[in-house]
Amino acid sequence: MARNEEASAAVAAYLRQHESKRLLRFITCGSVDDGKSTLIGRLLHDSKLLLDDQLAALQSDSLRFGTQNGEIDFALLVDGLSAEREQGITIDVAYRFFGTDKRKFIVADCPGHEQYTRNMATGASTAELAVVLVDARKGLLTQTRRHSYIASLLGIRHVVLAVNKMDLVGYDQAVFDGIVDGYRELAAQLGIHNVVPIPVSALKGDNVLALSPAMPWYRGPALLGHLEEVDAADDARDIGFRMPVQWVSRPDQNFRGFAGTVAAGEIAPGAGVVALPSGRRSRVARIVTADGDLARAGAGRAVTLTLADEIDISRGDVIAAASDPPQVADQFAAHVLWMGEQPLLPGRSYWLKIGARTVAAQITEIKHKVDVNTQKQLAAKHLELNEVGYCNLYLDEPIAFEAYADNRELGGFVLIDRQDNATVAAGTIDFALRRAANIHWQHVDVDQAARARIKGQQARCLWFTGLSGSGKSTIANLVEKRLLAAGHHTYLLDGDNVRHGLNKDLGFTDEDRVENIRRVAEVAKLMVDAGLIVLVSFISPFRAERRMARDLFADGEFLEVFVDTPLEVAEKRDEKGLYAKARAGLIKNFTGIDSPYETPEAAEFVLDTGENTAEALAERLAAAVLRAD
Ligand SMILES: Nc1ncnc2c1ncn2[C@@H]1O[C@H](COP(=O)(O)OS(=O)(=O)O)[C@@H](OP(=O)(O)O)[C@H]1O
Ligand SMILES: Nc1ncnc2c1ncn2[C@@H]1O[C@H](COP(=O)(O)OP(=O)(O)O)[C@@H](O)[C@H]1O
Repeated sequence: MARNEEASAAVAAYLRQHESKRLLRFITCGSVDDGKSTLIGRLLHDSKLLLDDQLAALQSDSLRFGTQNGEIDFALLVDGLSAEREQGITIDVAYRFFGTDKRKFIVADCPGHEQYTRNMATGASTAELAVVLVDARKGLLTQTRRHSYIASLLGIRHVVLAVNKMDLVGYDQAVFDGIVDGYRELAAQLGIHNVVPIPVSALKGDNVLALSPAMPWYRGPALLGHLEEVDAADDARDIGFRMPVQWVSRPDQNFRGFAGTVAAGEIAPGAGVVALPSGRRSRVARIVTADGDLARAGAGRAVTLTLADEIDISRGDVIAAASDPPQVADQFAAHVLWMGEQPLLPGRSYWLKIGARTVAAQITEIKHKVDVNTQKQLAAKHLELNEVGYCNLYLDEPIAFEAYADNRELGGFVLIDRQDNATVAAGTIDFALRRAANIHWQHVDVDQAARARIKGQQARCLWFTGLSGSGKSTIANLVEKRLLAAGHHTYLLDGDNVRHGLNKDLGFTDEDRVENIRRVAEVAKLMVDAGLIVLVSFISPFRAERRMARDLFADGEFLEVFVDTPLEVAEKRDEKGLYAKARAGLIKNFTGIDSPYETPEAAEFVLDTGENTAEALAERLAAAVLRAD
């Protein structure tokens, strides 16, 4: 068994042994130079709960890599990977487990550098307390601000300000007091109300495990004592019972249970509950667990509920106290921390996962971004990796939620890229935007089928995509003529033309192209609803937006036509002289030159313009559309 697996098996056994003790999850923030790794190493070592094999490995590693002349180098305990050791920086979140007679701990050691903001956010999202390390010689730094801001953004309400390296400032109380005053001001701005400052020397062990005689002026607790005693239980607003449904358990005809982990409040058989977003009500019949039925269950407990009535509940719904249910909405103001390598583009569709629910979502507007170092608000059109934005979010379906400040499970979400399923953001809901509540879909009696029938056709969207000069307009124009000649009602939406009117405010940045395609897709949808055969001819270079357009239509209604012309050929044609200008640097963000074109992977039609004339291709396409009627 690899060393890591052995260690995690031992940790699991250890945690089981200490099951009855209260758990504190905390993070440490600060940089390697602040002595962060040394501090955690000392906590782990001095509390004598370091696993033996880890200690043996540590001694041999200290001789090889250590920076402490062969003494045990505690920093090596937490810097897990050899690549990190060679770089001398911690690059990932390392979780450590340790315990004392009074309490057990999980500590996430988060990297300090700005490019690791996303890693820190990952660690912070489950922690109740942050130990913020400050070097007594350097005082508060930009990174202290950044770490404290991210900690507060992710709902950490308790901070230990560990002023380290007190030995190097002669254990001077004035230095400590100065740093504490500065930090209290920062904490107040960030809304962190529980700050406990402790002067320490991680290297010497002063005030880490026991109070040090070197600082008789300090009257507070030692670090470990404080961590053992602090009551960091979520002191958020008390809310009623909530449980996101992870799955519906249906082993046979007679049993139907809803399994999940209680996110807030308490539940008992007989209690009135409501399923959201549907709003159906019932009562809890049983609380089933592997160890038998329970008389009540509270937050953190995994259970299966059975209800008195047969109501329709699916995975992702929330079962909540009927007397105090959460709100349901589809638009929010939220903070978003971007973790994707590609920037966040407003208007692009992502998956949003919250509780057990996954829905399609778009950021409709970035109100501002927040400089993580200064908390200044800056204007932004997109968000880059590790940036935080305050955004409006729109979901395709309503969800039950809580403000993140009230409940992390039902107020925290991640955004997932729809192409490659990578997690690209972590977010926290602030509040619901209520605009949607007053706008209802208006029912009309004449529908698309009726409108199309009277025209003797099936309404459709033919979506042409390809490079500039690939032949989209030429072929779409010929297809429209053929369809018209066959008595069909059509409309051609061409990028060049729409950009003169509806979209004249948009240029060619990635975010403007996303918005360009969003608008034209919505227009095409209305026209298809009007019963027309709509031809759309836009470069539409991104897969995500073509996918978004496709998703607006019913099955079979959207036909993607890839006008497949290699860049060299389109560039040689250069009817409008744009490629020459782009090559000369006179036009920026030109598709194929310095802006990407993502080739379709599953277009219904691929037109090879090298092998065929425009007429032949148009003829074939029109025939295929007419045949399908
Ligand atoms: N930077 C840059 N990149 C690409 N194209 C440019 C650019 N600047 C101007 N043009 C002209 O605009 C037409 C493309 O507009 P679209 O609306 O189809 O573009 S997009 O779908 O938003 O990518 C495109 O028309 P077509 O040649 O018909 O494709 C160009 O004539
Ligand atoms: N097989 C072909 N299919 C389409 N266009 C072709 C073909 N061969 C040459 N062309 C020429 O290429 C140019 C394509 O321009 P256009 O239709 O405006 O492209 P886009 O709308 O994609 O920018 C036209 O001048 C057209 O005559």
